[in-house]
Amino acid sequence: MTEMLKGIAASDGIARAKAYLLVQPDLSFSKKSIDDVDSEVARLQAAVTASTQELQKIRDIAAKSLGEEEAQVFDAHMMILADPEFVGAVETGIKNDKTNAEQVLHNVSTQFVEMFEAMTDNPYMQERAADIRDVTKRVMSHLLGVTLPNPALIDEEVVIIAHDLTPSDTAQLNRKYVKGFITDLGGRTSHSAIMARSLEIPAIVGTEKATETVNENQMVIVDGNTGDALLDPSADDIAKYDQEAKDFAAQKAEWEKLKNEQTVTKDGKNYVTAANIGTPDDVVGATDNGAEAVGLFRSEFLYMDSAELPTEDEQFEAYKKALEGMNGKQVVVRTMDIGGDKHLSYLPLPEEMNPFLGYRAIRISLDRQDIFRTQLRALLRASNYGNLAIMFPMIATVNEFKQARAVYDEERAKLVQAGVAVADKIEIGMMMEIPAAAIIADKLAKYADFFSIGTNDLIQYSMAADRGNEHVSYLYQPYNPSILRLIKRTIDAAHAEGKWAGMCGEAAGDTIMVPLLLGMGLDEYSMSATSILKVRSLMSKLDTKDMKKLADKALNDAETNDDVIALVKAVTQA
Ligand SMILES: C=C(OP(=O)(O)O)C(=O)O
Ligand SMILES: [Mg+2]
Repeated sequence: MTEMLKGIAASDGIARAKAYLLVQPDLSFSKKSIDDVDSEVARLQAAVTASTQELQKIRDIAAKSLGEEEAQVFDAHMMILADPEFVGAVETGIKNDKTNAEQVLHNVSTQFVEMFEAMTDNPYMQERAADIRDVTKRVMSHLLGVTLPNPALIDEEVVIIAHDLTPSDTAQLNRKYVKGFITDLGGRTSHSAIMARSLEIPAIVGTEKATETVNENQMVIVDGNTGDALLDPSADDIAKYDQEAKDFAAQKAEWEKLKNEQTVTKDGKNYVTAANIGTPDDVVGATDNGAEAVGLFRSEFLYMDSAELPTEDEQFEAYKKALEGMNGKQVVVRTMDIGGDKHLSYLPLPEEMNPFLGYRAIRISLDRQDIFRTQLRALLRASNYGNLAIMFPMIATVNEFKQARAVYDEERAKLVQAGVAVADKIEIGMMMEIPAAAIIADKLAKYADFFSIGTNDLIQYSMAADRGNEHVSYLYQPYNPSILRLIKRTIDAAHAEGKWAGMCGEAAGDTIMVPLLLGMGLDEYSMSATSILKVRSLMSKLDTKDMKKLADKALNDAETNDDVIALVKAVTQA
């Protein structure tokens, strides 16, 4: 019997494959006294050997499919298992306490984790705590005879089913085999959804119960356009969805024709459609999809993909590669936006009740100026290789912007003084993603060279609704007049100072939103690369004068998000 699972459509496309459950098994155990300590030690040793063999296999596959750097984390795990201090302490514990291996392993591991975590002045050693936890989990799974999911070992086509996928989980998935994914948690703008779009993997998030409902190896169809998943589809369903997948491919081929065209409306006005990227490697996808610029380079992924703070030279190479890859087209690099749901294992942040309202983005950069200045120097040095712009994330006040810009000016002056080649003109702008900032956009526009509206955060902060929480996902209302008014205010404020306004939140690639944004005069539209040609095609059919009237109605007459959807549909589908 076919079963249906509903969630939030997170990344376009249709996928059909067997389910792979990326779910942590139950590793609970109870404490037991042991008489035969020798056989208990032997049981531990067998679990350690099995874990090492498994890690070696994962390491080899990860090196081939994901690269040497990603594979190195498994070396660190094998080193712990080879370290007599760790395993030796467990063996001694079993012998002295006459207690089962699970309990002693747990105790020893906790001691090591606490010891490493206490080294607050040494982030490298603190990071070892996470390795100890991971290794302990693996040995425990062998002691208990349960299997841990090993996504790096996937070697056939699958649809991943997970409770949630963090950006680093998502980064480890092999694009060749992972055809789609479905999660319990998340919303359209959670980072797992954004990653799925940049990897062009059809995805559904926020189903609340995918991990409970779907069985390992069950056949699944993921409809990333609607948010519907079908379990054990019938032959008819398969035929229907295969046809939809074909239609989608045909539609994409039609859009492809616009790849080398400019973005022009029906009445001949030019706009910029740009790509959001996470790493310099994404530039290929951006140019393949006809991006006229990179409107958002989320530089924090450089930090997340690294085992420690990336050096100035490493960053310089990454920015240079992105700039050269875009061949003179503008690349807007956003300075590090860590915090919220994006973590760095080597930069422990305080435990916070509300991380999205906490120590994040520019707040960290202004506090940890060592990190910020290194990034700015790398950017300035790279600026000579293309058309660079820089923007600061999460600016709430005029003073934050001024402070960040002053740090930039200082680093720039120092490099120039030292004779380093730096581009003459680098625009310095800011993300507009905090309501307080949007309300004083007229003031900020005096200092910033441009605004890039981050609707993902602007909506979550305006609606007081966590962007990753499926229980409040109904409040993700990009067209609500409240949000539209903040956007309009931002665009008008930029224009009044002769500056440009763009949008790099997910709404910039949304086909209901684009007509409204055109009507409000937005200049630049930056989105997941895979949405660019769809948006360029849509814009070619729209007249800016009609869209202005539409936007005025939405801003002034509409009361709700749904009212606005109806207004847009009445005009664009007429
Ligand atoms: C583009 C944005 O930034 P991020 O999604 O990385 O927070 C946004 O908030 O809209
Ligand atoms: Mg944001």
